Amino acid sequence: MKILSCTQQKEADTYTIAHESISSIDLMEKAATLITEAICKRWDKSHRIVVFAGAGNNGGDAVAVARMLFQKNYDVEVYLFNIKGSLSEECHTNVLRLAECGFQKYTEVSTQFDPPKLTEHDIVIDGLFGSGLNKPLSGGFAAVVKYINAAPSTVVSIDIPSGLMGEDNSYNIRQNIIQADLTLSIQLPKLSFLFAENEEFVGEWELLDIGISQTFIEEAQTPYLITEPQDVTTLIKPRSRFAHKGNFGHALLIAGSYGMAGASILAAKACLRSGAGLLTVHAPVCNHNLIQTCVPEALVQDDIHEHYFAEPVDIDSYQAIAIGPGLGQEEDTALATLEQIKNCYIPLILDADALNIFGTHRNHLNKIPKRSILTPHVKELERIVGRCSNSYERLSKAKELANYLQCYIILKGAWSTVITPDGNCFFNPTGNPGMATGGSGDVLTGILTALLAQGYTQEESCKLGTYIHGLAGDIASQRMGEISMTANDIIDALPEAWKIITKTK
Ligand SMILES: NC(=O)C1=CN([C@@H]2O[C@H](COP(=O)(O)OP(=O)(O)OC[C@H]3O[C@@H](n4cnc5c(N)ncnc54)[C@H](OP(=O)(O)O)[C@@H]3O)[C@@H](O)[C@H]2O)[C@@H](O)CC1
Ligand SMILES: Nc1ncnc2c1ncn2[C@@H]1O[C@H](COP(=O)(O)OP(=O)(O)O)[C@@H](O)[C@H]1O
Ligand SMILES: [K+]
Repeated sequence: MKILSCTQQKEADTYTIAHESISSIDLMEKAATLITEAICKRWDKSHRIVVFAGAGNNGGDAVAVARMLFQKNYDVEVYLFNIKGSLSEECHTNVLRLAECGFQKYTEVSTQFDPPKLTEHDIVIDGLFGSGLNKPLSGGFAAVVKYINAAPSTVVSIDIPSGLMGEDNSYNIRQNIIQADLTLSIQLPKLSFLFAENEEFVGEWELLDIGISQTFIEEAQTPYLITEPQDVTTLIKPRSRFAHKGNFGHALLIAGSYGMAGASILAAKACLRSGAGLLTVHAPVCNHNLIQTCVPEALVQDDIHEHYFAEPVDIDSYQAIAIGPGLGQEEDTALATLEQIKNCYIPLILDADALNIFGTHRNHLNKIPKRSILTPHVKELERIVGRCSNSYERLSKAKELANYLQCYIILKGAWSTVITPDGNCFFNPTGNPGMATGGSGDVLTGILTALLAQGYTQEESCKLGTYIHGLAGDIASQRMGEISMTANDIIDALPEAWKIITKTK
């Protein structure tokens, strides 16, 4: 699913009106009908509905919703802020339509706003500003936002919380943005919905399909997409009846150190549960018996060092390599890792400590082979690119890094983002907060290694790997609950996740 900018969303409205034989006012009527349905589904007539509308088309939506709820016998009040003394054409038409149906509780605010007392039981509809917002809210509008945010009512925003920008909020004023409980977004999500720091504004969000032109959406250029099930199910390679383990690649995992054998074991198990033909784990001597016992299917190759990775290994026999989980931060390990990746001609994944190295050895970044996959969480990324003050800036810096290195970056978190060297960003929809537990990332590394070893391309591995990882996480959370689930539970759910994804192909 594409994510379009607010400018593109407005172009999409215009295109739809021009090409799909629907007028602007009827498109608004469609939007208002769906918004009204979504509200009625959640709240009955015992709730007073207090509508705050702006002078643009977001306000037009809100006034139309007020009419529809009034006609369904809801107790509705409308405050329309018409500071400049001019309304958009569609907003004006809806104000007339509201009056025509005998609606009385309508206040048009031009200068002085006498705010109603809002209670816990009230539902506030925020239709002040939508995709037409062009600067942070200030003055009287900021005061209205603060008053709504301070009220105990439930807030429903139309299209986007008023005051929030669709993409970059770096220069926004956070106190002047509506904190919605529910955002009913028209047609497509906004990029800013996927950023952690905006959760307090967006709340829960739902998309309403108002029939925006599919031709426009298909042709629109955007670097931002949300991965959908069919994007990954179509990638699955069938297994020949005559397949043998040589067809599915030999993966090499360089992982673990004294006290962190678990990371290598989790990654190894996930790798084997994701279809690799063979797996060798290269680990310090102290972890040998543990890995052999916990993952009997894996071959174990000892490092020269008792406690950590210290000497690069020959890679001729492998189809994919992952380095990093639980590697530790010994200087010898850093040097061995840099040596290992230099001239590595096999698909490579760098995770965890193999990424942390570049925080302190920044001048070695250019040793990372092109097309490698880097899987940093937020902190690991910031150790390389520097501190970022918000998610948009972080995403931009990750895009720059992917481009500079010509690598794939999976920026992990909720909505993990696969960033390609040419700047496309695929947001992964699966997963849940139960995965915020030590070792979850090691599981992802194992899955990705298996996919590369089986011959999936880097982009395919990243998209499929993050999706299946999150899906397994979702199954684990159903089985164990978000609080109790552990990384091992994600591995235990992998067979079910793979079955689901191969069945729906
Ligand atoms: N048929 C359609 O088109 C459909 C449209 N739809 C709906 O329309 C919404 C977009 O409507 P919109 O384009 O009219 O913009 P909207 O957000 O209402 O406000 C624009 C006004 O705000 C003003 N303004 C901006 N920033 C400001 C600030 N900081 N402080 C103060 N003022 C500020 C700006 O003034 P200006 O700066 O241009 O003078 C302008 O007057 C969209 O989100 C969706 O809900 C759906 O119903 C589907 C069908
Ligand atoms: N709230 C969340 N929603 C979805 N996925 C999450 C969430 N929190 C964590 N995850 C996933 O769990 C994994 C955590 O990885 P990481 O932070 O590297 O953990 P570790 O280093 O302990 O293995 C990532 O793949 C991340 O996307
Ligand atoms: K709004």
